[in-house]
Order: sequence, then structure tokens, then C-alpha cells
Amino acid sequence: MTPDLMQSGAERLQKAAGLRPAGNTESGGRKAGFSRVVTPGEVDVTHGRILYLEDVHVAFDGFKAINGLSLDIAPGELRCIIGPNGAGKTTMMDIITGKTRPDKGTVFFGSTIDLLRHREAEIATLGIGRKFQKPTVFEQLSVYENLELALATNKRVWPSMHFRPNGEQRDRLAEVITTIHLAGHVTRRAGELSHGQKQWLEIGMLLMQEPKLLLLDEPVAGMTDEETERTAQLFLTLKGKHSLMVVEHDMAFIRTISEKVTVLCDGAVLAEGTLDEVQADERVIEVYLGR
Ligand SMILES: Nc1ncnc2c1ncn2[C@@H]1O[C@H](COP(=O)(O)OP(=O)(O)OP(=O)(O)O)[C@@H](O)[C@H]1O
Repeated sequence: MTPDLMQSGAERLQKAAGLRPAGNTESGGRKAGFSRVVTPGEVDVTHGRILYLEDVHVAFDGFKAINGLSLDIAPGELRCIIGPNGAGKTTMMDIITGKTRPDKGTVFFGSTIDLLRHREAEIATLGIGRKFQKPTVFEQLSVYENLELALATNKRVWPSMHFRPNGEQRDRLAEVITTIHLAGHVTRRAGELSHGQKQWLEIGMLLMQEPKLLLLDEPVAGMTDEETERTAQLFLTLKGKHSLMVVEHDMAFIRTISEKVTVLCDGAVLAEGTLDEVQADERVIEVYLGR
């Protein structure tokens, strides 16, 4: 299911039910009420990389936003990306998801899927899920209905509003509900949830689509300390089953979840290593941590 199909489905549903998605519509101006749809597919990770970028360049009106960026992520890895404002973190995610086309470089999903040969809508079907900063859920629907909707989208079964999950799908729904810490809230309207709970719900909606790689942009911004802690637990649960790329500024959160941290600056990797290693790096202190 492509984002375009998802959008048309979401629009049909909204029209039928008089619903309006809440939150932003940063995903390329599409109006679908939740983050991009992904469909599971075969991704060849036999070479130990689920994502591979090499010498990627993008300039906007002559300004080099991405300037020789190379990095790779292992299957099941939870990679944190940090860096000062304007370092190119969002642009990097835009390139991976096909929203921005680089001027030069290599971008592979697994060892066989050349993402630069695919359009944004196609990339979304390959198993790459992206979560934007603000939660975007159908506030008028219950937690369960939001997840059901994401499942319906994934399973290409959107004939009407009368989709009913089968036994296996109900098991999957139950599993995701537990994973995202919303077991006690399934019948609540999404609009009644706290900010953190909405974020988890949207992550759950992505999980219903079984992504191989999740790109998460500042997931704990605006969360309480307790929500942040629970989000850390959630990500640690997801690690291994999924690969995660997390852009975040909250260093305490990063310390809880990270193994390897990549520091971006001026559109390229400035440093990479454990959080302790990058925090001790003079160049990182100068451009980011020492601010
Ligand atoms: N479409 C665009 N047109 C022109 N300049 C752009 C465009 N997109 C990004 N830029 C510029 O490219 C640079 C990198 O931006 P980007 O948003 O990727 O940085 P970032 O690391 O995500 O920053 P932040 O932490 O503030 O979100 C910035 O200087 C930004 O102004």
C-alpha cells in the first residue's frame, strides 16, 4: 500500500465518518492521518547492513545541506543521530524516504534495493516507516480503531469501513497494544490520550505495518520524564525485531537507549561511537555539546 493509496483510503474514511486527522501533515503535504504506510518485503541483509549511505550530496540553491554523508546501519540496530540545528538530520531522513533526491551518492536498503531508483511512494512500501515529531492520530477514534485502521491499510483490505480483523490479526493487535503500553486504554478516544500516549499510538500504527526500518524524529520531545522513560523501554523492546534510526536532542534519553551514536554536522558524519566516546570528542563538544 502506497502513501497515495493510504491517503485516498483515509480520505474516504474521513468523508464517510466525518473525521479529521489531528496533528501535522509534514509527510510531503499528504493528508493521511498517520505516518507513512509500509509494507513488509524481503530485504537482503546478508551483508550485515539494512541501510547504507555512501558519499551522498544535496545542495539547495547552492547550499550544501548534505555534503559527503556516509553511514550504515546493521539489522536490528538502534542508532541515535545527534547534531546541531541545520546539521542535515531531517534532510538525511528525507533522502532515505525518497522525499528529497540527492545530487550524488549511493543509498541502499539492504544490499539489493537501491532507494535512489525508487519514488517516495514506492519506498514507503518497502518496509521503511517514518514517524514525524508531532503525533498524528485520528482523535475521534478509539486507540483500538486507530490500530485497526493501520492494519486495514497494511493488509490491503480497505473495501469499506466494515473491516474486521481475523484471529491472527487480532493477536497482532493485542501484541502491539501491549508493546506500546496502551493495554488499559484500548477503548479510549485517541484525543483523550496524553501527548506521550499519542506518540506511542502512532508508533503502534507504524508497527501494525511491520516495518523493517523505523525512522523516528525527536520522539520524546514534549514528553514527561515518565513517558520518556517508557519510550526508552519501548525502543529497547523494538530493537532487534526492527532497525531504528532515532534523531533526538535529549541526551539522557540517548544514554538509556543507545549503543552507537552518529554525530552529524554540516551535512556529514563528524563522529561516531558510543555516547561516552562522542561526548569526549573535542570536535563534537565544540559544534554541539559545548553550546
Ligand atoms: N528545501 C530546502 N530548501 C533550502 N534549504 C533547505 C531545505 N531543506 C533543508 N534546508 C537547509 O539545509 C540545512 C539542513 O537542514 P535540516 O533540516 O536537514 O537540519 P537538521 O539537522 O534536521 O536541523 P534541526 O535539528 O534544526 O531539525 C539547513 O540549513 C536548512 O535550512
